[in-house]
Amino acid sequence: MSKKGLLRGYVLSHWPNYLLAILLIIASNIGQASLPRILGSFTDQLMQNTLQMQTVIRYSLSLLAIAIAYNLLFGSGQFMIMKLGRRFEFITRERIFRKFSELSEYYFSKQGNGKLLSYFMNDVTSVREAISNGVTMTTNATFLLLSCIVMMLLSGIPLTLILISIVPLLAIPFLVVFFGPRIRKRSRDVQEALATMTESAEEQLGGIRVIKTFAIEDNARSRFGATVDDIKHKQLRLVRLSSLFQATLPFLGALSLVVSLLVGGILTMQHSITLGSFVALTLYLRMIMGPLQQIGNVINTMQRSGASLERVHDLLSEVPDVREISEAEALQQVQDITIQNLTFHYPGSAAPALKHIQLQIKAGRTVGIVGKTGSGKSTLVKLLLRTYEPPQGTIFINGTDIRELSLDSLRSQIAYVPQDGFLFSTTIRDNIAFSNREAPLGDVEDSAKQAMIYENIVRFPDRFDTLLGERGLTLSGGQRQRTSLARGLIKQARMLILDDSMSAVDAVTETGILGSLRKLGKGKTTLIISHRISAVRHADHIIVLDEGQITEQGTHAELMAAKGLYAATYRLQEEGLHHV
Ligand SMILES: Nc1ncnc2c1ncn2[C@@H]1O[C@H](COP(=O)(O)OP(=O)(O)OP(=O)(O)O)[C@@H](O)[C@H]1O
Repeated sequence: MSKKGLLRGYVLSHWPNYLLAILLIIASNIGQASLPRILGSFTDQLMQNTLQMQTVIRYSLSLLAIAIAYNLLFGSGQFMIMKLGRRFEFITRERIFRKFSELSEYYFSKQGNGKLLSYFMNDVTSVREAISNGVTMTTNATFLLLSCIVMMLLSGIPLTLILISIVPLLAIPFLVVFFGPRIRKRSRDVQEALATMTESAEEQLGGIRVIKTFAIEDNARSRFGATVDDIKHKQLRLVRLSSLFQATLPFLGALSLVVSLLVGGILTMQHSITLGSFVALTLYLRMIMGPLQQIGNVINTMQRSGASLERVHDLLSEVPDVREISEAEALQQVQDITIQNLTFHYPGSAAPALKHIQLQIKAGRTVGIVGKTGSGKSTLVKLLLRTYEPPQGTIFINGTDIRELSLDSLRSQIAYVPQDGFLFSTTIRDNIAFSNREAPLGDVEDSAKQAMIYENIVRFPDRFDTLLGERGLTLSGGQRQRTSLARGLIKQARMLILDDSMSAVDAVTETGILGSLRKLGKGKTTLIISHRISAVRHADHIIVLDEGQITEQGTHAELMAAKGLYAATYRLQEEGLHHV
């Protein structure tokens, strides 16, 4: 789909409504354009002293009828077009959100939140304005101009006089060609600077606690100030150019009035045209100035929205880097997992995050993964969940390459509990029953008990209905982790992955949770990633990762006997515990 196709597709699918709206506006313009003609003929009758009370009333009523008709017709046409514009905005926002949900983590890691939000806020609005104002103003301007010219001819104004008066207006297309691309470039600069500012504001607000504890408010202010300054500078550059452009248009209109006064005045004095025709001509030229300014505005709006349309189009055409093959298989149940010679580089990264990983995870077994920070533990899980696409022929579930599985079936079979499980600003119950909003309270309570957060929750004022986040309660790090763990457990998936999900929980609680998981999780395949050996020591199999490679593996006893990194880390951590 081309950039313009996004708009064209929408307009074409609503063409009857657009057509009706355009016809209403055209009809209103024809009525409007007859006003100067009526006033011209009124002037002529006035000059000939043929006016009677009845005629004056008739003229007044005609003007009133035209005004009312204009109001109704133009108002309805504009309303229809504005409504269609709002619908476009609504549909496009939905499409953008759907696209966001299809895109992979890699896409989001490259884009700041501010930039992503500006698609919803600035870009969609700017395109909507362009189609709403664009259609209304273009129709209005074009047909008012045409109607005025036809009416001028019908009013007995000679064609040469009309053409001479209009000559100054012929410069407009040249001005448009000159100013158009320049305004567009400056407008794009402003959009980008705005996105950077939103991003910076969001980051500073998100990190406000860190900023305060490090007492670097001045630093933060000056960094934010620089982005605001940049916007001001770029906006002024844009405003300078677009003001010059917009001011030139009325100037040309005024010039055409000067010509008409000069030539039309002489022709009136020579009685070549009537005074009424001369009055009508000046009124028409004044009337034409409005549409001319509108043309300028339309062009400016179009220029402004061009960049936005391009951005929205580029986003909607973005191909997700993790996608299903056309005949993806649905995974029925996670059983044996085989990882075969898996080497993985993050996009754009020269060093591999994982090197030649060979691993068998038998159904129903618990596998522990330990390793220093940055050793590749989370990367392994991300590949298993296809957050990033693993190379072909490296990860198999039940003998099928996971790249041949449907994403939905793969992810719904696995309950993944990350270290920093995000909690939404809603109730604790909704946060836990995230994968199934209909889950009965009993199930929510059971999983909270398994995650050892139940006792905390029942002490909150509204128990499971307690609101979290901005409008509610703030949980401690450990409480957040256990709530997120309960969210994973309620899913009742065949496979559970705990990715350092108890790092903020004290050792005693951790032992309690692991004990209950061992009891209740019988038959479930479990992957426990941890820095703490205490979390994995009871696993059936433990692997030690170091710089993306498996350096040791076996049971706790075997690894202790091997006296390698695992045994050394264990002793260090045990010592630490004894010193607490
Ligand atoms: N999105 C990414 N893009 C590029 N490199 C990444 C990305 N995520 C992780 N890495 C790199 O891959 C390597 C492994 O990271 P990973 O997050 O898997 O380590 P980890 O063992 O889980 O660490 P931790 O215990 O601190 O969570 C690191 O060198 C990290 O810098």
